[in-house]
Amino acid sequence: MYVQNASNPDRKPVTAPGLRAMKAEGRRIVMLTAYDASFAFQLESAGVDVALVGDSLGMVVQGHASTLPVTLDHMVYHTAAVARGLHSTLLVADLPFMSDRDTAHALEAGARLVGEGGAAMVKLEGAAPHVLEAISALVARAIPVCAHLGLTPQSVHKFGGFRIQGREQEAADRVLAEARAVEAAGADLIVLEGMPTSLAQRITEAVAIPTIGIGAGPHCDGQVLVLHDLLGVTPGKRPKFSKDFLLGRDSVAAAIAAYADEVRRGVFPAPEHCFN
Ligand SMILES: Nc1nc(=O)c2c([nH]1)NC[C@@H]1CN(c3ccc(C(=O)N[C@@H](CCC(=O)O)C(=O)O)cc3)CN21
Ligand SMILES: CC(C)C(=O)C(=O)O
Ligand SMILES: [Mg+2]
Repeated sequence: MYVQNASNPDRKPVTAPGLRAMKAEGRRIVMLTAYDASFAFQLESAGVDVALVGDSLGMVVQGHASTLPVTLDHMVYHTAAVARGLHSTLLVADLPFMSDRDTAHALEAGARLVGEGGAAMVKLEGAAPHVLEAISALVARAIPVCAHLGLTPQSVHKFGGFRIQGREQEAADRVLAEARAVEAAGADLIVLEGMPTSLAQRITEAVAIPTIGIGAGPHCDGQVLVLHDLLGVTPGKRPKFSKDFLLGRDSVAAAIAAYADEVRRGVFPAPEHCFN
């Protein structure tokens, strides 16, 4: 088994170009959220490839019903804390709701998340014209970008809830076109959230950049989960696509290691975590 830990500080840093190489070589990418330095250290020790400071912190850390109340100041604070727990893990931070309202704001947000927070990549939702422009502008200033398509939680009010996207043929074709558009705009990575397995597979085969799935089936180039779901500490019901990896295990470290192992072997997600 492929095991790395913090007592092995020699792991080569994970980088944006390195992720493309992993797709080309068929090595699955393990991504997981973190919101503080202690859990970041656990991710690092387990050999997780990518740590995401998600705006999901609005829900699992702050207790809100959506990600919309999260501010750029909150994101910078948590990103800087996570950065202190990491060594070779690639650090990605979400642009919070409305921080990408125009290109000037997106650049300001990217500059703070990278400059103050220590992120190596920023993530933004959707493929609207202003988002494509923001992606190009960030990439032109050497800030790698992760796109995020499908069930984009910042659109919860437009969707009428956290609803699976791309179920109809026309909607599916639209998401595929969005994936091609964010790749053309210069994105290095795409998170595919809450969509049918077949659509995520089509997208993964259509783009050269890696796709990371969450509720998008097993054919993506990698997987991401919210840490609290993986540890079974999410208040209320967790999404159907998530899995409690602490169940039957005796430590946080063992749970994260099991997740990484199941993603790399293609065991997670199983059919019960997928939408058809
Ligand atoms: N704890 C947690 N886990 C997440 O994965 C997550 C967050 N919070 N917060 C931000 C977004 C919101 N997400 C969510 C939240 C709920 C569902 C959900 O309940 N989905 C239904 C499917 C609905 C349908 O069929 O259209 C489900 O049964 O899982 C999905 C994504 C994903 N992200
Ligand atoms: C669920 C992931 C992809 C995310 O955007 C977040 O945690 O905010
Ligand atoms: Mg997010």
